[in-house]
Amino acid sequence: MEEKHAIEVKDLVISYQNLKKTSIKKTLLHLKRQKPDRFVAVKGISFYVREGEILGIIGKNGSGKSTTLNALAGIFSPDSGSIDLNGHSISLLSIGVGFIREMTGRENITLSGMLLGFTEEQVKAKEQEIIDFAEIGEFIDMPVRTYSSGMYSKLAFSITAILETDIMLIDEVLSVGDQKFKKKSYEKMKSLISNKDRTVVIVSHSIETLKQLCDTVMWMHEGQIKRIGDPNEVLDEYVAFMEKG
Ligand SMILES: Nc1ncnc2c1ncn2[C@@H]1O[C@H](COP(=O)(O)OP(=O)(O)OP(=O)(O)O)[C@@H](O)[C@H]1O
Repeated sequence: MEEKHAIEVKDLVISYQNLKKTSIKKTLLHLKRQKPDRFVAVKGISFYVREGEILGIIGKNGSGKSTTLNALAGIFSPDSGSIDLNGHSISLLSIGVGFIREMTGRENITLSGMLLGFTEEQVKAKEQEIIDFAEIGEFIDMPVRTYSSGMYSKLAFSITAILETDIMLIDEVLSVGDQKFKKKSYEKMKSLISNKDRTVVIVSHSIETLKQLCDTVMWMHEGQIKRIGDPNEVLDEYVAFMEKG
């Protein structure tokens, strides 16, 4: 029987508009050609993740890890290629994209939950749990523009951690909030990961975290996949490569 894929990525290409300063002459030439300079951050990668699998992504700074994760979350749309989630719900466990600053914390919980694909009733049923986990007290009925960056991050983390989706994407979220919340969010993340049905993609620079948690590790290098496979083998090779400089 064929294994069921939770994520199937084919020939994914993602580029950014190049913000490098250019001369007026170059800019005019670009305008004429109608083709702005673009920097290709992800260069045609293909991989899949099985249901229940924990995939770790490692690679040096700027290798395209976060770009890939954001594309999986639907935050960036690819230039070309495809991402098939096979009907699974997905969320990025991270620190607050998409809050509306003038809206209260409570309103942002509803909005974010609905953007993640939950109904208003489903979000309401979990609202108190999210507020309790976030530990922001009466501020929940204040506009989020009045929050400290720590409060903002704690609320964002709590929404995605409590409204559990089939696939969870984690981008080095381990450093959210103060020391106490950091510990709590790490424990919560571990318990989310330990659910055998959940598919997880985690981006991290920590060899130990990835060795402990992952079934498979993907090493990205300059926008491409250099190796994907057994965590110990891939990570040992990565460490040796990085030590060589
Ligand atoms: N908004 C942006 N505009 C232009 N270029 C960008 C943008 N975001 C990322 N890049 C570029 O795309 C490349 C990949 O970035 P990305 O953040 O995906 O790397 P990463 O592997 O997650 O790095 P790190 O380990 O430092 O978090 C980098 O060269 C980066 O400079």
